[in-house]
Amino acid sequence: MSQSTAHTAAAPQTSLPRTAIIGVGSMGGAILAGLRDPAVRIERPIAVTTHSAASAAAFEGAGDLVVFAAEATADANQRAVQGAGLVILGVKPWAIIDVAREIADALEPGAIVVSVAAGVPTRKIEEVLPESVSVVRAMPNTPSLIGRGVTGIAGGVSASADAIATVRRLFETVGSVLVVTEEQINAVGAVSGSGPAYLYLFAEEMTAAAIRLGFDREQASLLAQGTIAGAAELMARSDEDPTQLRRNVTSPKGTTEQALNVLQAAGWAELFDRALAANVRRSEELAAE
Ligand SMILES: NC(=O)C1=CN([C@@H]2O[C@H](COP(=O)(O)OP(=O)(O)OC[C@H]3O[C@@H](n4cnc5c(N)ncnc54)[C@H](OP(=O)(O)O)[C@@H]3O)[C@@H](O)[C@H]2O)C=CC1
Ligand SMILES: O=C(O)[C@@H]1CCC=N1
Repeated sequence: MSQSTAHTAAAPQTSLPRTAIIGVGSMGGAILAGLRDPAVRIERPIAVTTHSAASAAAFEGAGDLVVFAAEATADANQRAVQGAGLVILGVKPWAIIDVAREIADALEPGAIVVSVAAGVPTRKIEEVLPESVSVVRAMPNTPSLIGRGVTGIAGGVSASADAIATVRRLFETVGSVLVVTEEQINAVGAVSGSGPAYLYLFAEEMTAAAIRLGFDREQASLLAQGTIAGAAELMARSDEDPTQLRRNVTSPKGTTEQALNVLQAAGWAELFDRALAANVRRSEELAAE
């Protein structure tokens, strides 16, 4: 993923503490890219770890980072969390508990540990960490990369109000934040965590349909993807809601109306209900694994 950092979120007033990110793939990397924006007030360097030396090499020469690869440095994750007030766990859900166990003794007393893993409850993470540590679950999304993320956060029983406020500030540096209960966080994942993928699927299908109408790939990409990006930006900037914005395009007895009739006949409400329910179900399975 590109490390572009076109940052649009408001910078927080208070500096964020020394931060470590364990796992900087798609999601951890997107948070990192947002945090690296020079406008973000955070204690630097940020410590990051990867599994492979090859992934770590992508950050070679970055003066604002300290980078360790777990396959090259056995205590990479322990070293990264030393001195960190904030630790973000960005590994896959099935690796979270092992990684939490691995860093437990190296964490600073009172550190805040944020898991972005789908499904895994705070209770399971708290069980393997020292009592002084606050555990917070976050469900961000990849537009954090450009400061346009949407993140839901929920504190575990260990999390103080101050810890939740700090995590809120962390994610506000890369977009918008909604504080929810932990019961709601799987639903946040189903809507906004996975949401970018739904839109990209829409873009893929619309591009493919444009090609089938006779445009070449370049022309189809311009027409379909340019339209989606423009329409999304218009929605972000407009005072009108999506229903009104749709009406603005749909002339009575016009062409859009015909296409929308076909799309609506496919039963989008039921389709979205089923898709989001399947998403939540998978989070529940991950919690039980
Ligand atoms: N992708 C998304 O849009 C979202 C993902 N999430 C959550 O984020 C988490 C990560 O997902 P995603 O970013 O997609 O996954 P990726 O596979 O892209 O990233 C995982 C990262 O973890 C690193 N890693 C693996 N094992 C270790 C280890 N033992 N020590 C240190 N680093 C390690 C990997 O290194 P290497 O590259 O060397 O393998 C990689 O940098 C998941 O729990 C997911 O549920 C949440 C919201 C949205
Ligand atoms: O697909 C996943 O499991 C992760 C969680 C939300 C987005 N990606």
